Amino acid sequence: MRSADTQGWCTAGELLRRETRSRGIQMIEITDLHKRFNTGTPNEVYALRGINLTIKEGDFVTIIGTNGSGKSTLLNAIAGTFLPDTGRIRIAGEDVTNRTDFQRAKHIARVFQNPFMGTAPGMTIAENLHMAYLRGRKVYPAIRLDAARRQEYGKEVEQLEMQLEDRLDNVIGALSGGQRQALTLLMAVLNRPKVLLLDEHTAALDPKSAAQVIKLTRRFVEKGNLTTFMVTHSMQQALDLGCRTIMMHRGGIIDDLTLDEKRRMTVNDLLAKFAELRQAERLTDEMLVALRRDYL
Ligand SMILES: Nc1ncnc2c1ncn2[C@@H]1O[C@H](COP(=O)(O)OP(=O)(O)OP(=O)(O)O)[C@@H](O)[C@H]1O
Repeated sequence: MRSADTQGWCTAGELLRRETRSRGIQMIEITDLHKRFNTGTPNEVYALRGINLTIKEGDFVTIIGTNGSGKSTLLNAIAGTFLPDTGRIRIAGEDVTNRTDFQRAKHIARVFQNPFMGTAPGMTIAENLHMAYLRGRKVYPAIRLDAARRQEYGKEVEQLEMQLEDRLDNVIGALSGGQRQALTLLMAVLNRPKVLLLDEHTAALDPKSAAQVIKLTRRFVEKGNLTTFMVTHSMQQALDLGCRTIMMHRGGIIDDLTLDEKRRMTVNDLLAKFAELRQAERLTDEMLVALRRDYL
């Protein structure tokens, strides 16, 4: 059995807190969610086919699946990028099904695969962090980016372990992809969102940067007790991170692994599950390419 202290973010203390927390609130409740694109045309795609999912506050859920199985669409549905055809979504007990993404933004933060999304390249590190800090705050007169706030941001940036704390006045556009993605993650968690959505957020990074961003992800999620969904193509990442793994195929959830099941599983076991699918449905290699056995 893998050590709980070194794998994922579920340390022994965290497990204890999770048990206590399991009596806590349901953070996300998705009921019979359906979504079709290009309905009634030859290009119709049935992207989500009756998703039912309940996530408790503080749960960290990894999502894997075949290509085009609906992983990003599920995240988009939670974020409110589009409205579902039918079904309901509740966040922190509030029915948000018919709310726009803008209206849900106060609850939800998101990090995408592309490190160039989510930050303003022409603005400095301090200005980007200040923008993230002010997001969703109704304050008048506006909070200024003064020396005290800059000091706060310096401390936050220090956590990234990328020597960026002395470069608060550098424009973000001058940073590497890894540095930028680490800052995007920091900006996403700065106001402690109710829900954090990570959509293959390390897939475009070099292995060293990806490892650092994963380390930060663990740290921020644990520290903030953030309810988190992370889509990944890496089966090792899916097993190592979080307390639950959902497997998707053709718009549905085909498996939902608990922490205990994840601990007992290896990447080969997961591969075997997908190999069964391949046999049962004659999937092509292209459909399975969404799954990688490598670490990051
Ligand atoms: N806005 C859209 N318009 C039309 N079709 C869409 C749209 N968004 C997603 N789809 C389709 O819905 C299906 C699910 O897409 P989605 O991006 O959610 O899959 P995924 O599991 O994230 O895939 P991948 O692992 O390849 O990134 C795909 O067939 C995709 O082409």
